Amino acid sequence: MERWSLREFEAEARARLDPAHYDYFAGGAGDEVTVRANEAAFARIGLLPRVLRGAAKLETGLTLLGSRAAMPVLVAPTAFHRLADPEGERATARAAAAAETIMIVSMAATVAIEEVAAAAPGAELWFQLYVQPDLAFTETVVRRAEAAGCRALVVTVDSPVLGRRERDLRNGFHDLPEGLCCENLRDGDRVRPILMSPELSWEHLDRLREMTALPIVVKGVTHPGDARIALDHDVSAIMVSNHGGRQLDTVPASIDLLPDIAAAVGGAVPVLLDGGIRRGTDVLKALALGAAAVAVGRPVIWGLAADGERGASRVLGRLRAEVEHALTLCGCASIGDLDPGMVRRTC
Ligand SMILES: Cc1cc2nc3c(=O)[nH]c(=O)nc-3n(C[C@H](O)[C@H](O)[C@H](O)COP(=O)(O)O)c2cc1C
Ligand SMILES: CCCCC(=O)C(=O)O
Repeated sequence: MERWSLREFEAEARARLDPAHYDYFAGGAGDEVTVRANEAAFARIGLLPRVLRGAAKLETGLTLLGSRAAMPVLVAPTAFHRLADPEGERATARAAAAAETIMIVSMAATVAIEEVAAAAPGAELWFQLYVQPDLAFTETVVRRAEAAGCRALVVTVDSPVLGRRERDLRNGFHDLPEGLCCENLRDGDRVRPILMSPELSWEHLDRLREMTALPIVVKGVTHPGDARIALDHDVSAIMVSNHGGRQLDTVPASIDLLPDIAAAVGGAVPVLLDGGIRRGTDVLKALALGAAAVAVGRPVIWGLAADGERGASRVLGRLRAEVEHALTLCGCASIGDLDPGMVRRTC
């Protein structure tokens, strides 16, 4: 089947997935105000192309924390890929490798990080971590990620408790089906639950900093004050994210939070963004407003559910083609040519 846009992948995924699993992937917290806002906000920002710039040779690649990506679009960490495809995160990692971009593997992956790495030898992998109150166990997970070759830790800080997702409550979706589990949480002959803890503080980040030499990215920053504090804790990048609207509902769209955070960070470290990216033009808007790169969550899952590794590859390939096309139409030879003067709020 021909698919022209990311939205068509979602329609196909929806038709294929168990409805409760579709709802888990698509849904968010509360009234899903933030889920909708993330996408809608991009439509309210216009792009102002520059003309006659002689930008014939296009460069979309970049290096982030020592990892090379051929495009400024990363794979955001999302849980439970084996609900979408039997190969799960192995397939996603191969798709990311084919797209020459970075995959942030979720701590809640249904394939162990070692197996993900082995399945996609060329992939640039980063590891997403929910710091567990048991720091000794956290350290064993960090060591596994390091040994598997992950090049950065992405620490999710927006989840002192899980968001209240009413679709999941309605569907009675609480646990993975028989045979699937969070493979990165294995501890001897048991699998630990992922604990979200309101006790976590910047001190835990400092402990983590002492534990590993890997660059640390804090994911889930929405307040400029927290971005400034993060800089005092030796983070290597800041990811503006409202968790795709799955944690606190009514947090503003991530693209609307970006300018203030970029200003607070002042170029000290790269600022990344996720939430609502569905088009190449969305990527350009985020980069123009100060993001070094963006990440996509649900679109990759839709590709995976629609057509496994090939579907996830096509989603990433489509985005790359859209980024290149939009850059050309904007008169840019590289992503570095984008600046805040090229976007305009339209309403
Ligand atoms: C099904 C699903 C599972 C997710 N699992 C995780 C996770 O395990 N860890 C994490 O930090 N973020 C997780 N997220 C949030 C994503 O990393 C990302 O912030 C969000 O999906 C971006 O929005 P988008 O889906 O509109 O691209 C998840 C998101 C979805 C949709
Ligand atoms: C315990 C796994 C949580 C995954 C997650 O972050 C999400 O569903 O948004």
